[in-house]
Amino acid sequence: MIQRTLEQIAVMLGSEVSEGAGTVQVTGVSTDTRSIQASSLFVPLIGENFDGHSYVQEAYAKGASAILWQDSHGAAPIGIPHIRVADTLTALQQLAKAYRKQLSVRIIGITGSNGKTTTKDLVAAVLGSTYEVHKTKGNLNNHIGLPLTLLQLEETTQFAVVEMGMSGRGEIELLSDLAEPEAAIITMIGESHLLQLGSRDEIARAKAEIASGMPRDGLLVYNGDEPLIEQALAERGLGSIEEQVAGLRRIRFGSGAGNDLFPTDIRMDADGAYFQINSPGYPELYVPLLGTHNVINALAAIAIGETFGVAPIAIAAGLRSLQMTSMRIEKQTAASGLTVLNDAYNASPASMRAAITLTEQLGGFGRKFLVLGDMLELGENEEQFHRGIGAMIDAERVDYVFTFGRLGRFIADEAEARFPQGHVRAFDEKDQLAAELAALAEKDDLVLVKGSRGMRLEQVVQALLA
Ligand SMILES: CC(=O)N[C@H]1[C@@H](OP(=O)(O)OP(=O)(O)OC[C@H]2O[C@@H](n3ccc(=O)[nH]c3=O)[C@H](O)[C@@H]2O)O[C@H](CO)[C@@H](O)[C@@H]1O[C@H](C)C(=O)N[C@@H](C)C(=O)N[C@H](CCC(=O)N[C@@H](CCC[C@@H](N)C(=O)O)C(=O)O)C(=O)O
Ligand SMILES: Nc1ncnc2c1ncn2[C@@H]1O[C@H](COP(=O)(O)OP(=O)(O)OP(=O)(O)O)[C@@H](O)[C@H]1O
Ligand SMILES: C[C@@H](N)C(=O)N[C@H](C)C(=O)O
Repeated sequence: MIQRTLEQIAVMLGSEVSEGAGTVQVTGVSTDTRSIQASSLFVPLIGENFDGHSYVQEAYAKGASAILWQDSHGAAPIGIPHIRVADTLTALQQLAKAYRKQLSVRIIGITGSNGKTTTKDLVAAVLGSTYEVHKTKGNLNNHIGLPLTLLQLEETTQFAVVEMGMSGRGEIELLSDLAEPEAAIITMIGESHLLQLGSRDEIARAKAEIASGMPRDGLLVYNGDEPLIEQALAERGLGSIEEQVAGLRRIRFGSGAGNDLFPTDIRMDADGAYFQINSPGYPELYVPLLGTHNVINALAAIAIGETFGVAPIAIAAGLRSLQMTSMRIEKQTAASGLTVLNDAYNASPASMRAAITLTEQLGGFGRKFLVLGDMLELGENEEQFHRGIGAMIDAERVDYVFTFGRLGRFIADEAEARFPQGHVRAFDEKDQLAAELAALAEKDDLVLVKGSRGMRLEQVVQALLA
C-alpha cells in the first residue's frame, strides 16, 4: 500500500501541508473509522448517511497519521496534520491515479454485467502462478472502491487485476482513466442496472468505455458471443474485427467456435468443470467452479495468461488453485448433510438463468429446491423478466420453488401451474421461508439460494446451515 510523507502526498494532490507536518509518514489510506488502519491517511467522504468530516477526531484517535480536509468545511481541526482540498472524493481519485503512475505495475481492468468478480479471481489465480499480483478485494469496484484498490498496491506489485463496476454511463470511463489498464476484459452483456441504462445496447456502450484509459497498443479481451460489444467498440471508433483498424489488439472468447478462444469437451463434476480449449499445448483443464458460464469466464483468464507469458502448465495450475470470492455459486453443506448453493451476492436475469440451469443439471442429489429473490434495478420490464425466470424452470428437474419479495411473486405465479400443489410458494418474510424450507429439506437434497444484493438472502443460507 501507499507509503509516502505528507509533503509528497501534498505534491501529488497539488496542495499544501499544514504547518510543520511535511515529514509525517503515511501508510495506507482509509475512508472509514470503523476499519481504519494505524498510520493511514483518513479521507473523510460525504455520503448518503454520514459526513466523514465528523469522524476525523475519531480517526486520529484511532491512529491515523493525517487527514484530508475539504475547503467547504471551514477551518480544519487544530493539532491534526492535514492537507486541504476542494473535494475529498476527487482528491482520493487524484491521489490514486498519481500513485498508480509512480508504480511499474501492469493493470488488467475487468468489467461486464456479470462475472467481473469471478473473472477477477480467475485472472489473479492464473497470473499469480508466475507474478506478484494484487486483486480487487471483495467487490470494491466503483468510483471509491477502485481508487482504494489502487492505493493498496505495493511498490513491488507486478500485476493488478481491478474490477470496474457501473450503473450509469461515464462511470467506467472515469475508472479506466484512473487505472489506465494495458489490458481489459469485458465478460458479457446482461441486464444488470437496466433501470439506469435503459437498454442492453446502452449497457454495452457503458462497458466499452473501458477502452478510454487504455494505450493505443492495449489488449481488449471480450466475449465474442455478444455482438453488442463489438458494435459498441465500433461506435467508439475502434472499428470491428473485420475492419482490423489500427488500435487495440483483441482476443475474443466464448462458447462459439468463431472465437479466438473457445472450450470443447466440457464435463462437470460435483465441484467444478473439466474442459479442453482450441489453443495448443494445454492438458485437460479444471476450474473449481460450477456452471458452463464459469468455463467461459476461465477463457478470459487464459487469454490474459497467454498474453503475459504464463506457461500453459502454469495457467492450468492457476485455474485449479482458484480462491473464489464468497456467495458466487458457493457450495456449502449443513450439519444435516443438506447441500446449499449460495449464489446470494446478487442476481440479474442472465445470472439467475445460469444458476437455475446449473442446479437442474447437477446430479447426485435427492430433491432440488430453488429459493429465488427479487432481481432489482431492471426497469419497466421487471415483471416480464421475473415471469421469464418462472417460465424457464424445468418442473421435471426441480421439486420446489420458494420465492421471496414483491417481484419474486411473478416467478412463482408463472411457475405454479407446472408444479404439484404446494410446491411453489411466494413468501414476504425470510424467516418464514427459511423455517418452512428447513422443515422440508432433507440431507440428500440441494437448495439454490439467489437474489439481488438488496434481498440479503444470505440470511436464508445462514438459517439452513445453522
Ligand atoms: C462512501 C462509502 O464508502 N460508504 C460506505 C459506508 O456507508 P455508510 O452509509 O456507513 O456511510 P456514508 O457513505 O453515509 O458515510 C460517508 C463516509 O463516512 C464514513 N464513516 C461513516 C460512519 C462512521 O462511523 N465512520 C466513518 O468513517 C464512511 O465510511 C464514508 O466514507 O459504509 C458502508 C458499510 O460498510 C459501505 O457499504 C459504503 O460503501 C459505499 C456503498 C461504496 O460505494 N463503497 C465502495 C468502497 C464500493 O466499492 N462498494 C462496493 C459496492 C460497489 C457497487 O455496488 N458496485 C456496483 C456498480 C457500481 C455502481 C456505482 N454507480 C455505485 O454507485 O456504486 C456493482 O454492481 O458492482 C462493495 O462494498 O461491495
Ligand atoms: N458469464 C456469466 N454469465 C452469467 N452469469 C454469470 C457469469 N459469470 C458469473 N455469473 C453469475 O453472476 C453473479 C455475480 O457474479 P460476479 O460477482 O462474478 O459478477 P460481478 O459482475 O462481479 O457482479 P457485480 O456487478 O455485483 O460486481 C453470480 O451469480 C455468478 O454465478
Ligand atoms: C450491489 C450491486 N453490486 C448489485 O449487484 N446490484 C444489483 C441490483 C443486484 O444486487 O443484483
